[in-house]
Amino acid sequence: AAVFNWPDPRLDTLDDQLYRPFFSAASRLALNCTARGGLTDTNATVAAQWLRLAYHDVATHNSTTGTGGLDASIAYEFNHLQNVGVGMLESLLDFATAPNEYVSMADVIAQGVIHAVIDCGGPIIPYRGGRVDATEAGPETVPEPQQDLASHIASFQAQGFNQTEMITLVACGHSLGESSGVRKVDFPLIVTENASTGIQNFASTLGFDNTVVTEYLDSTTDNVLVVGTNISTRSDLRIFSSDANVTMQRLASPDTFNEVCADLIGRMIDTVPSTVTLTDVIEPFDFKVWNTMLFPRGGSLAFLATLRIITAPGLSRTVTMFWTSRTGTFCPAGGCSAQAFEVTTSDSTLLGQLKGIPSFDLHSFNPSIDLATSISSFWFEVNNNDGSTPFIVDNNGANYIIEQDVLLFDPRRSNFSTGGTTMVVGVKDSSTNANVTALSTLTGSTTLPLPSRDTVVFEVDATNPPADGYTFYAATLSRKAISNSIHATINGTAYSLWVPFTSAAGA
Ligand code: HEM
Repeated sequence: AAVFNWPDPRLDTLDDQLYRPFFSAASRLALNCTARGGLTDTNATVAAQWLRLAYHDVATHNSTTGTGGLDASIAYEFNHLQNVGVGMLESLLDFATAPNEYVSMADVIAQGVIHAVIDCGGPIIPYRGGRVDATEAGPETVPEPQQDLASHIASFQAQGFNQTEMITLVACGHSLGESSGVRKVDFPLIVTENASTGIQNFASTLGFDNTVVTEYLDSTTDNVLVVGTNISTRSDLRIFSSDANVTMQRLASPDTFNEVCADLIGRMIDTVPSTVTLTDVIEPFDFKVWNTMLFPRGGSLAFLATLRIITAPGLSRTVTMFWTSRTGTFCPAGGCSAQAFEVTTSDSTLLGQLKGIPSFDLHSFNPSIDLATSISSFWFEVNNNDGSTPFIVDNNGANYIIEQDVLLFDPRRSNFSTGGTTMVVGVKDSSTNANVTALSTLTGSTTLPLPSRDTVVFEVDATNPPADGYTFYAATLSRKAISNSIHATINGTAYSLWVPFTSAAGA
């Protein structure tokens, strides 16, 4: 498993989104290769829409100039004729609440692709994060069915794929078979016959497999981009046959097909502007500290933290948290300690399950910490209760460091009850003058579903008088934010605090 050095907001979020269904619509909405439903698009699958969205976003890449790629520029390109169809906007709306300050919409589109493929029975594609969203449309470089072979070869070359890779990528893209295809409403010049479902499927089987290849090779295909009556739009035929079927014959082996599709679709979603550096592949973390909160609570500091451990069937672990004080020697040499007040089990996504993770155990803590001596770092001891020696989980030897207790988010004084909106922070030392702001990431609109940012200024909170050595500042957000980071200058020193969640177990 991958190593997680806490804190790391980007990896923290990406891991939640990849492996815990609660945090990601992309991991849930296409499960079982489900159909979109609705009036206009009865037979189409969510997975197919997500895969097409991603390719059309990537197709703006120019490998010579290093511009474009998977950068969510598609959100500004709905008016390009190449992007006809409701599936584009529907897909981005699926993802609208997922991006935050550290995770881009482009990263979420890439997640959609890897989930779409496994949700329809296809191979696992490695996932990296770190994409950056564009702020404007890219060029109109998505290949179109009526273009000739030379244009297609040139387009894919510009996107970073040679001719063999073009054949393969198109076959992989059009492999969702009966779960995908060409819509009469959007392409009346291609789908000229009556299509009872409104869509002419690429192949006869539901799900991600190589039937699109085998039906092409044995001439039983109904793929309208191969056998459609409109000869000029038989782009799949021109592409598939462009090397005398050598590549298609190779793809007739299901294992080869899965292997090369995983590789090429992986390369497709990792096609990014040359200024972007992607993370390593993100595998599920063995141990993850999650959703920590420190705030004044009735004469002490409450410290909330959860240690997430991959469930091991048959093991019933006990976990102890230890911490050291920030000042003084309040804690014994071995550290202060607390037992988990609650252990819950949380689902793993299909991706996690395919990687052998049945679920996650969440060991949650909420000790009261002495106000005067506070807390500077913490770690855990895990006892498997199976006769083996208990072991330490300490952020790979570095301990989990709490950098400061001067600027704290207060989940109890904040009020998010009505989907809203009052955020309260505590600032230590009442004699200070503090400038406190929050940078909020807000969900985009129903026509441009890219996240937007808003800065709000905090004022001294009249409804929460100073307590426990903290002065409280409040701000009202215009609407519920996806996540906030709070920034403050207190007596000339800058502090920052990332607040991914507005509450935690044990608050
Ligand atoms: C020369 C290149 C390509 C051409 C001309 C082309 C053309 C088309 C057309 C006309 C449709 C019908 C869209 C609709 O009716 O909604 C379609 C669907 C689709 N394409 Fe392509 N395509 C190409 C390459 C690719 C690639 C490289 C991928 C992904 C790797 C891809 C993935 C898809 C998917 C998943 C659908 C089904 C969408 C759905 O059913 O909602 N295509 N393609």
